[in-house]
Amino acid sequence: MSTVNIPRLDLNSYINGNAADRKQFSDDIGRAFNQTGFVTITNHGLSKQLIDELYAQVKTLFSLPDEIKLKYEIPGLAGQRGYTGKSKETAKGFKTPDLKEFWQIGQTVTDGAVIKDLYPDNIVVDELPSFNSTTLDVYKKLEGAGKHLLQAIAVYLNLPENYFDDKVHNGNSILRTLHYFPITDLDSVPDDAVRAGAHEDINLITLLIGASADGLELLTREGAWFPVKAHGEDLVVNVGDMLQRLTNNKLKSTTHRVVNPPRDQMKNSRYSVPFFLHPKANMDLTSLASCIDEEHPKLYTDITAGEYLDERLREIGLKM
Ligand SMILES: O=C(O)CCC(=O)C(=O)O
Ligand SMILES: [Fe+2]
Repeated sequence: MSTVNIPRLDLNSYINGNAADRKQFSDDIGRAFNQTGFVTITNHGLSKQLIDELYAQVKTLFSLPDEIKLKYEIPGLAGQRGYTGKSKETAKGFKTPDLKEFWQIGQTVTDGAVIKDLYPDNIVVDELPSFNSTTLDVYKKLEGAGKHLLQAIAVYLNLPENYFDDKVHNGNSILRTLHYFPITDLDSVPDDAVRAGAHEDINLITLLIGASADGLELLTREGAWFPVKAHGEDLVVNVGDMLQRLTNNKLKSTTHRVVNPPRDQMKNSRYSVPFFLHPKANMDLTSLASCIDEEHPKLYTDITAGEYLDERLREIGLKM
């Protein structure tokens, strides 16, 4: 198995460090995003207590009866808010849907900005009031951590440090709480069904809580699958297609998947919580001129984040 460098970086050294610490962090995250597209992050601002509380809520939510969960599957929202039932999402290029159900929470605009009217309201779980407040807290903290990570990435790209700030402020980010449900009758699912088929994330960057459970793997440049493991409460952070597009592939949106456990463990649930950091829909994803030269010709057509998201949601079967 080839070795893959997934550095463990301390976000506090960027936020509160001296100039040398900050430069080091920015170089490290940039290099890793250029090479493997993945890092793990410590001191990200979410306490162990908050993460434990989140997982307790997520487990309770998914243990509600299907009839109750299905009440929160709202047609017309492309799964972007509330519940998406078992086997609804299919990775691009696959025919068999993933073995998962999920619940998505979107932006809560609190500063009175008019963009509030463009976002559907979040769906409130009546049966589980603390789910709503805990996920809002987690959403805002991950949004904050993501903003700092993008500042470090902007510096690596020789952009002004605050390049992404206004683009992600009140952005269309999604917190996805995921349940890879237990399967007791293995004959009841197609042979080629997996927890999450190989895919790339759509957004700018993804911050994932809970990759401490086995299953997540990334595809190396050499074409081998490599397991991604986080220490304790660390976040796994990876590049999505929007950042890859903006940087004309300088930063790599690495293919990843969640494999099934051995057959005798398919009866056990797996939970995870990715935060897909999106900009506002009007962000221009035209590749940066500084990332285009003779050796790196322009690879992508010009598109906005909103247009690109719609195209991708249709490809994965969430939008008609
Ligand atoms: O569950 C995981 O560990 C990863 C999930 C994932 O890659 C996704 O939902 O995009
Ligand atoms: Fe993903």
